[in-house]
Amino acid sequence: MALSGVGNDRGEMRILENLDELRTDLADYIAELSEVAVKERGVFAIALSGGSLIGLMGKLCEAPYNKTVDWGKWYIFWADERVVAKSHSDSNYKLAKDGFLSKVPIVPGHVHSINDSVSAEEAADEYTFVIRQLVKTRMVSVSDISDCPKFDLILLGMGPDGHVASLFPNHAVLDEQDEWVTFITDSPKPPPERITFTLPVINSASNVAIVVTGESKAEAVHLAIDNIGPASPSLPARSVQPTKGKLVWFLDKPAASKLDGLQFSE
Ligand SMILES: O=C1O[C@H](COP(=O)(O)O)[C@@H](O)[C@H](O)[C@H]1O
Repeated sequence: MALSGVGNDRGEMRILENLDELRTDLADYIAELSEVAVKERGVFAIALSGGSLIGLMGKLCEAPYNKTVDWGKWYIFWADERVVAKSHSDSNYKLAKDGFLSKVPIVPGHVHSINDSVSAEEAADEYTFVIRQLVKTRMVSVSDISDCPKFDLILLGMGPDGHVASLFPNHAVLDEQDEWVTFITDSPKPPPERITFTLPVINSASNVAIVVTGESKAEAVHLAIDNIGPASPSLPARSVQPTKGKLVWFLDKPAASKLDGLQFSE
């Protein structure tokens, strides 16, 4: 059974009893947003992350979703990517391809991954260019309050240090306000070279979901969500605050175990 609530201005909290329930709730949520976007805009522009997220999206490859979702209308992007070959085990593209994209009928031409044969800086610039072209044709919507793309959904994981996408604590990349996609060459978590959506792009999305499981992330969840007074401004997950969009947290009970009391409704 799920517990859900809106405890403060940190978005909607969905705390699931176990991983199976989390997988089902996440699949329902993504399928519903896809249906709404396809009805309203004719397409669904979704940005994935790497890590544990892809496994948690697994139910989308099963019935009923594999038949009911309008996969032909999906446009796929990555909120962050490691700058390694697409065949490398560290590649977020490979993870998604093996665990998700190869199992559903997504149009190959709608999958927009980075160029893996150039430097991190060039890969970020080229990825920005790709997104710009798709904003021009409105495959990706545009924010009415910034010049940023407005993705229908950005899916994020979170590390035990509170990082989201490849936005790490105390890193200058958190201050980037001008670029849509930027790069780092000193990631504290290997591999060091990565590209990442910036906070302005993440916070311009129509919907952002942060999916977190496991006790090792409970402290970061607490710091990212609870009203803890002068919170560390450098906890990246806390800076995810969609300006006009909706933020939803998907948590299992161990990840939620250090949250201050919320007003839950069942
Ligand atoms: O390095 C990364 O880590 C985060 C979190 O991964 P997780 O396995 O702890 O869920 C992930 O969201 C990001 O895309 C990835 O590049």
